[in-house]
Amino acid sequence: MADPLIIKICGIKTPEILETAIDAGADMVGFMHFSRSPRHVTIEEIATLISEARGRIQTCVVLVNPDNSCVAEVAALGPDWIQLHGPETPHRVEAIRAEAGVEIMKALPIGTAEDVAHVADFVDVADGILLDAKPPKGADRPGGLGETFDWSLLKALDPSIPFMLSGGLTPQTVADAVRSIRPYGVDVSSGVESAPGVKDKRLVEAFIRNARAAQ
Ligand SMILES: O=C(O)c1ccccc1NCC(=O)[C@H](O)[C@H](O)COP(=O)(O)O
Repeated sequence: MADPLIIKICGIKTPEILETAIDAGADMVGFMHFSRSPRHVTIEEIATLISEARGRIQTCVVLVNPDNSCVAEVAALGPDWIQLHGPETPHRVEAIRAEAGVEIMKALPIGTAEDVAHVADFVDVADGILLDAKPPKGADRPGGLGETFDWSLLKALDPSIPFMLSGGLTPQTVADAVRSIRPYGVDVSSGVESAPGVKDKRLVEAFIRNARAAQ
């Protein structure tokens, strides 16, 4: 039997939505630490959320091009994962993995065939790969924009590279994504919100239910 699909709900800000994600059967939650994000949470808030989640669901702190002191501060909170969602090079990802001592998810923007070819550069330096839509020019942040990318570009991806699929997924589209793209996991933020940064309990539950049913 195939491994169970990993379902990640990203941009969680409150203990209430954390409980919703756990109760509905998510596998991983993401906490954004990036001041320009509508989902930004402080180090103190992340510490509280991680301690409530520990042993119940995997936790992932999302950072954008962090410096070493930020990596050390976040790693000290004991998340299962740190997600790097900026322009970090393979060399920098490798250095952060060594410094943090936690698993590293590297998010990569996909907009062209060249972007797909670039994915292989990160396979040996990260513990997981998350493919997201490339942000439009002028966007004020590199993720969480509710943008989908052209999934047909992934036909050129080396099939031996496992990845999580992200970018504009919703409760309505996740089943088709799971069946047609066959990622090992799916990640969502905007698609389960009623407004930027405001998660909707029913949408979170529907996303998890529909993703599971599609397996
Ligand atoms: O969510 C954000 O605001 C964000 C800001 C800066 C970097 C990354 C960010 N989100 C990271 C994620 O993993 C999102 O879940 C992913 O980009 C998909 O978002 P969406 O298209 O809104 O589902």
